[in-house]
Amino acid sequence: MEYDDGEELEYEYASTPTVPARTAFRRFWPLTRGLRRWLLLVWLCTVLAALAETEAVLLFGDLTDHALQKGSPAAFWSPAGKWLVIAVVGAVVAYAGNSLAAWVTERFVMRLREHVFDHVQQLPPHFFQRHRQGDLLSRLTGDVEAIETMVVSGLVGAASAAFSALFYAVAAFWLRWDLAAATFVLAPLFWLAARRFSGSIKDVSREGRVADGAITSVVEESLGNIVLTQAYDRRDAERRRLHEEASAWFRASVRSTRLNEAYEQLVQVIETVCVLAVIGIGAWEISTGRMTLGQLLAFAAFLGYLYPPVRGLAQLGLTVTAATAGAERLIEILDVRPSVSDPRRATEAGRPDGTVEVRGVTFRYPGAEKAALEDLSFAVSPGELVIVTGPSGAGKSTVSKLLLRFYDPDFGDVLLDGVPLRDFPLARLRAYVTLLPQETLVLRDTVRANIACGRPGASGQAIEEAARAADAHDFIVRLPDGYDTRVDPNSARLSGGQLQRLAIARAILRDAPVLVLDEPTTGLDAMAARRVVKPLRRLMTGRTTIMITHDLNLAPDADRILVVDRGRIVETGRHDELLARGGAYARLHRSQNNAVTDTGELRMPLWGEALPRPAHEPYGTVSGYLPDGRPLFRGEEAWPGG
Ligand SMILES: Nc1ncnc2c1ncn2[C@@H]1O[C@H](COP(=O)(O)OP(=O)(O)OP(=O)(O)O)[C@@H](O)[C@H]1O
Repeated sequence: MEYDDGEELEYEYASTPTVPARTAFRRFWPLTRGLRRWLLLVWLCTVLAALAETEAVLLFGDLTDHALQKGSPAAFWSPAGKWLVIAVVGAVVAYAGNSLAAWVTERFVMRLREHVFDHVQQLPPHFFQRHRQGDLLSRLTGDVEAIETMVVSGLVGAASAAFSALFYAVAAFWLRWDLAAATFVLAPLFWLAARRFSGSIKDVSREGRVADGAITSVVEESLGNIVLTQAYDRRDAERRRLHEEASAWFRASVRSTRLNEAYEQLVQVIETVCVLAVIGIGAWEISTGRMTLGQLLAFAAFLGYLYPPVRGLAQLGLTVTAATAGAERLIEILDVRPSVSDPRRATEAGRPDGTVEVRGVTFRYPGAEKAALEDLSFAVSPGELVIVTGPSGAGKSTVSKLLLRFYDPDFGDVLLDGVPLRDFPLARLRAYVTLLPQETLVLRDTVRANIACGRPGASGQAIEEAARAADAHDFIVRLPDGYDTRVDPNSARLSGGQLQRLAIARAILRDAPVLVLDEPTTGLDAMAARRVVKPLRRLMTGRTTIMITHDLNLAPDADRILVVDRGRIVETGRHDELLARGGAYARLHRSQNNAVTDTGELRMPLWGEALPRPAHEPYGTVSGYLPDGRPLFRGEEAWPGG
């Protein structure tokens, strides 16, 4: 089952599609390319080790009959010497085989993990909004390893076990066909036992894998929210959440162990029945003189070698079935397709001047009911600054996602220098359009590396120049190790404003013709916001800039302002024109100024006595609320045109 665009993916995983082991195996087998000859070598080592063991068993029978039973020390040396040589050769071969098996296995795991990781990195933003990070982590770790059991160890194990079983079976028949026949009559019991347990083991493994993902998610979310947890004393609630998921995991683990143990013990009983049958028949044969004790002991020893591979084959079926639960979870992720891909025939156009045109764009998020943008059109020329503003949920950030081609529009086009974005190779497009996102993204690395990621390979001088232009150089050199100071996303070392200036330095170094700024001053206090204005201006100079913002302090500088509401442009013009028009923009501007200057608003009841507004009251019946439910300030009307 393939997902077109993740529409059917839900937050919970109860719906993970079931996949037969064979399909799962076929799906991941191509990843063993280049490793297969090594797999063959591993298998050969196992075969050689089995041959060595067989020879050792035969020598043991020889020793019993000639050296032990006849009490002849002279008959000891020759078989003992051979046995020792065979033991040493067998040990060397087994060591080489097992080491090689580990190498092949780990290479496969590494390759698979990189493959899934690479795929996940191309998935669209809504995928990450809808999936719990912890669960993704668990899929990339535990589930990846589970598949190794299925594809590599499973395959080599099955091939080796099948060979050993066949080999020892032939040897047993050759030694004593009647005893061997008696044993093999009972062999299907192993298979029946495995069949009986396989379904339950797959179910319980699936429950275990899901619970594992849920636990990682709870821990990850809880640690990410530690301030909320501590400030609101939510420890008990968080503990309960963890307890719930951990209980599911606990139940699955205990059930899994019980099932495996029950299977093991059943197999032991079957084995005992087989051994007793052999001893019974053997005793009778020895009494009639048709068999020596040495032969019987050698035969019993063969059984000791024969059972593990037979049992292993059955057990392997169970292991592979359990691993399929992990495979299903990876296949589910691998089937989600990226929302955009490289064009078949890329445009030959070189570095663009930066003319951006959004032409009649309509876009709906996969799975969403309403369009986030409807018939949106605007154009920005090189060197121009266009501000996109509007109320929360209007579609502003969606504009930025389309400009960077995280998504393609459903209708209409976004063009760069007249070429549709979908005709640019993604890597080139992202080099031409730089995003300065709302949350400042920091790599766990040095300050230098954090700036250099704007242009990998940039010289130290270029990095420093970018930092100076971003007004970041001064605070960087004051850090304990200057440019070599290590920072990380949770680092308390840098303030919000400093992080933002670091991001500006990165964007300056990237030197793209088009710049998309998503709320560049949101989250900064007035002082910090003022400090980033100058570096921002330097960054914007000579580039096409589209700034998405609620903060209208920069609006007087803009060449054009687009006021967006419910996915449509409702007003457009320069700051003064729009203010003079007294429409949506003027109201937004006024409400912002009301909000930032202390009018005593915070200390006043919001709306006479009528607080709070009942949640079910539809918008429109009380004129004092915005469409998103926020109360209006005194004397303000709902906007736009409200
Ligand atoms: N991943 C998503 N799936 C479905 N709908 C989405 C998704 N992301 C956003 N939306 C919806 O699309 C609309 C526009 O969202 P967008 O984030 O562009 O608004 P915005 O103007 O940037 O809001 P804000 O100022 O609060 O950031 C909203 O109605 C929102 O609920």
